[in-house]
Amino acid sequence: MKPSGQKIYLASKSPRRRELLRQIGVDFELLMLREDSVRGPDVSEIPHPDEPSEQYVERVTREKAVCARQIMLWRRLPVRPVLTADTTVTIDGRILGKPADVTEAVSMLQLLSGRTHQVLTSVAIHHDDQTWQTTQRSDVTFAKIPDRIIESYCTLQEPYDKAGGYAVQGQAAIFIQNIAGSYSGIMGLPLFETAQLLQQAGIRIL
Ligand SMILES: Cc1cn([C@H]2C[C@H](O)[C@@H](COP(=O)(O)OP(=O)(O)OP(=O)(O)O)O2)c(=O)[nH]c1=O
Repeated sequence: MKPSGQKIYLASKSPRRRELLRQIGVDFELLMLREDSVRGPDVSEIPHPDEPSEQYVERVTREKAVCARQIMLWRRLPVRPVLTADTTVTIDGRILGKPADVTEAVSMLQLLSGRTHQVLTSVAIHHDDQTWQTTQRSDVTFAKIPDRIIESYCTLQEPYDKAGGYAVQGQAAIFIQNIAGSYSGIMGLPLFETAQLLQQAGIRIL
């Protein structure tokens, strides 16, 4: 049976996804994946060798959904549709995750400087053994950024929990010359595509 107009779980620790989902008026509750990793599976965000970026982001999103569903069952929570997402930055066939330290953040931004890269965000809704999934792609063009500015940006907190080592919604906005795609998608949850997915799953927003 398709759900309609009801509360869903957002299985994400990302504050941006929370804000974005709230923006479109979705009634949701948080379901944390990693707190339960002692009892249950965790999702390893490591690409398989030669795994294409789109396949990678879709696989991780589905794995987050499976993990969330198990947690919902273990904790005997009310059964509800679960929304998961994953964002990845890709350039020259390389997948850029979250930088582990300053050196990695600096080299990621040097790679992005003066060029166009892709940001992929996959979103899945899982309910009643069915999964609805969509992947949104944006092309983001960075101006050429002097090393001094990159180094200064990397002293901020901003780059470290973000794929590709930057935040479009933060000070990195000064690097971005052009976006073709979805601003909310780059932030972690493409709202137009998410609304369509919710509709497909029978969940009303308005
Ligand atoms: C490129 C870019 C990414 N990001 C963020 C979105 C995602 O939160 C993060 C990519 O990491 P993800 O693994 O997609 O998400 P997460 O670990 O933050 O949360 P969870 O897996 O629990 O859902 O990078 C921005 O906020 N702004 C940007 O401009």
